[in-house]
Amino acid sequence: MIAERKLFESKKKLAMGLAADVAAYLSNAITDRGKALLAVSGGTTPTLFFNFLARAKIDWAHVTVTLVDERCVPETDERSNAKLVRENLLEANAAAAKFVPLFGKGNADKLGPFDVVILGMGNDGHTASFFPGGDHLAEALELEGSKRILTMSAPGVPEKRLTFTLPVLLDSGFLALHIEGAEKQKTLATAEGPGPVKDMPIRAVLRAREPVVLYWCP
Ligand SMILES: O=C(O)C(O)[C@@H](O)[C@H](O)[C@H](O)COP(=O)(O)O
Repeated sequence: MIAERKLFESKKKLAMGLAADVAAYLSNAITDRGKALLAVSGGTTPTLFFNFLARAKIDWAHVTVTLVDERCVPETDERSNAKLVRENLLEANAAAAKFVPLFGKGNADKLGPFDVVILGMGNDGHTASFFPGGDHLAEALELEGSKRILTMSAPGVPEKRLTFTLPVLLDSGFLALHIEGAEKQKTLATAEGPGPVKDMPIRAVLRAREPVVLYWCP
């Protein structure tokens, strides 16, 4: 459920606000447990947020970064979320962080619980790689499921994906949904209304009892 809605007047202010909040959660985790675990989404929205977060003054050497989901392409491919993270987040101060990719070697299935998970959303109502019509959608959304990472293929989605499953992503100290623009605002309003989860899988997150903080700007 959306517990709080943080609305910003510009993409830059949103990116700075989200980066400050995420840095604070990571820093608190390091103080409490000596380490922090962050899972970020890929796609086009997070780049500016990554650029600000990379400059946060926290003890990045004790932070592990991974991805909520990944496209099954090599890291040299423009569509690789790992490439996006390496080029935009694992730089400046955050160059000291450890990165665990989902695609290829990395033991990402051993990660969790998370301190921070940042979700995005597509205009078809997907989040992570929980796509409408996805071949492993039902299994990925099982709250009591035991699988941590699944592959996902879906109609209209160019390549196979890898995604953490819903219970793994919900097991986070701080869960944020980062969306921008009027169209996504409309999509979210529809998703918050009645209707089947399989049509707009983000409903599974919105209907779970774990609190989600929305970060939105026009
Ligand atoms: O790899 C990905 O594509 C994602 O992690 C995905 O779930 C993303 O968050 C949404 O598709 C929104 O993508 P945009 O930010 O590009 O709109």
